[in-house]
Amino acid sequence: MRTAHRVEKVRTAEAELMARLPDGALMQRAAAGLAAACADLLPRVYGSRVVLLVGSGANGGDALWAGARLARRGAGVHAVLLAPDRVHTAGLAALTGAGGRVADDPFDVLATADLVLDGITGIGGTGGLRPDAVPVARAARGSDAVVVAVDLPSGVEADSGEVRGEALRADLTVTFGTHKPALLIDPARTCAGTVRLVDIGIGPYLPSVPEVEALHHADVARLLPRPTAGSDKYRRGVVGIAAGSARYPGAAVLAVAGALRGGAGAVRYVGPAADAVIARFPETLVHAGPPAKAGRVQAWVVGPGLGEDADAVRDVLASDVPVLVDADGLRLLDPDAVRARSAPTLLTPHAGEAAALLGRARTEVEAARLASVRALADRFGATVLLKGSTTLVADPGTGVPVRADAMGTPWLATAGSGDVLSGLAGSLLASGPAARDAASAAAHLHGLAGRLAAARGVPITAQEIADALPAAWRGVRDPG
Ligand SMILES: NC(=O)C1=CN([C@@H]2O[C@H](COP(=O)(O)OP(=O)(O)OC[C@H]3O[C@@H](n4cnc5c(N)ncnc54)[C@H](O)[C@@H]3O)[C@@H](O)[C@H]2O)[C@@H](O)CC1
Ligand SMILES: [K+]
Repeated sequence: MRTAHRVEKVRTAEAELMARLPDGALMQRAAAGLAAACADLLPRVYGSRVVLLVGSGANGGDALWAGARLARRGAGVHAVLLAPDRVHTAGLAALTGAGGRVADDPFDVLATADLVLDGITGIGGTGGLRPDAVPVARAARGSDAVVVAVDLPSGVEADSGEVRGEALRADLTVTFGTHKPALLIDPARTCAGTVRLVDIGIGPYLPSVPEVEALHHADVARLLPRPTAGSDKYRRGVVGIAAGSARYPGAAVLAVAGALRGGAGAVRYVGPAADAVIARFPETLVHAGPPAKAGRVQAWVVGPGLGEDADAVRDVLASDVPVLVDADGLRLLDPDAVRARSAPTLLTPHAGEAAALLGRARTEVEAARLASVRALADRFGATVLLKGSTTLVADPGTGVPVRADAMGTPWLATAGSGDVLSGLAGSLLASGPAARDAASAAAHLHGLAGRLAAARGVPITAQEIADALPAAWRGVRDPG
């Protein structure tokens, strides 16, 4: 699992460790890891042209010290000083001592660079790139050089993943000690490129509960149900799907398609699309409704393609089993009914639905995804899965890390994809895990299924995502 900590926690941990080490030792560890990562990217260090973008803080210091290491190995290193009067003096002395130079014209050296090190700002940066840094960052991106961000791509907000203004776009980010939330959450994440973590020894001083975590295949595999010899279909869990309408029967079929590949022992469909569901999936148990009379279920999914059936939403929310609310269900739900529930509730909005639930603009939600998912979870007292290029899953309150999942692919943005996800997540929910675990496992499997279905870059349908779910289960359980 990758874990990310807030700046305040990183600074506290660094201070505790620094108090036990000689002056500057931590920066040397960072610079050594950074220089090694740069050397890995260059065909050869000797003779390569390296440009350092150097801001006013220790982030610039890291870049200068790493530049000095590369210069000692024969690289031609130029430093672009964005705040010459506040430069890290020891770092600059090390660079010039190793043969590096201060650039006269940033654009000249950037035009011929092989590698650019972005040390403008790290965890101390806020408010996006300053106006004088914008053309330099653009020239770096527009050059043929590989761009390596030091700790964070400059211009992102470390704690929230927001980008207030413009940020540098890196190919690789070398981060120190722990990930920062911005490296796991969009829009900042997309500026970071590949992320490499360098251990500088602060791990033991960081809190055990991170701010954000991202599950690997093995973490997800541990969350997936596995039937035992004593299992029957009821013990494995029955998931009820209240979805579809005369106008949108396909949503019911796709939610059932996801649910059938989610590990529940049986799928019970309730609603007006029973004929379409049975025609496609004869193994489904069907019922015309209402949900309360449908028979035993261990979790409900309500909402995909539901149209205006507010009664179904009310009925399902009144049950005492875990409930997932999606799509039309999110529009029709009574917030008080959600808050009053004693069994777990999982809401699965995309940014537009989240915006409507919060009474904000969609662009605000997209710009501040971490804050939005937390606000929704708190407002509804429910687990919330916020869809997007990275999926976020939050529980209400503080003290529980938000889960971020970037397994998906833009090809997943296709009609019906969300219906498959809600069926899948509901099916997992019926087998007993916490809503947060069911949601994050579902997001990961759904993302991987999308990747597998879209392999070699072909457009995919929602049905193909569902069809790829068994391969995604295998991929997660046996990645080799
Ligand atoms: N504390 C430590 O011991 C270590 C720190 N390390 C490095 O130090 C960094 C943090 O250093 P600092 O706290 O000095 O902070 P930064 O170097 O990230 O930036 C802070 C400076 O940038 C200015 N600034 C803020 N926003 C800006 C913006 N948008 N554009 C331009 N300038 C802006 C501030 O006025 C401040 O002077 C980490 O990200 C990491 O790279 C590493 O060397 C590891 C050890
Ligand atoms: K940086």
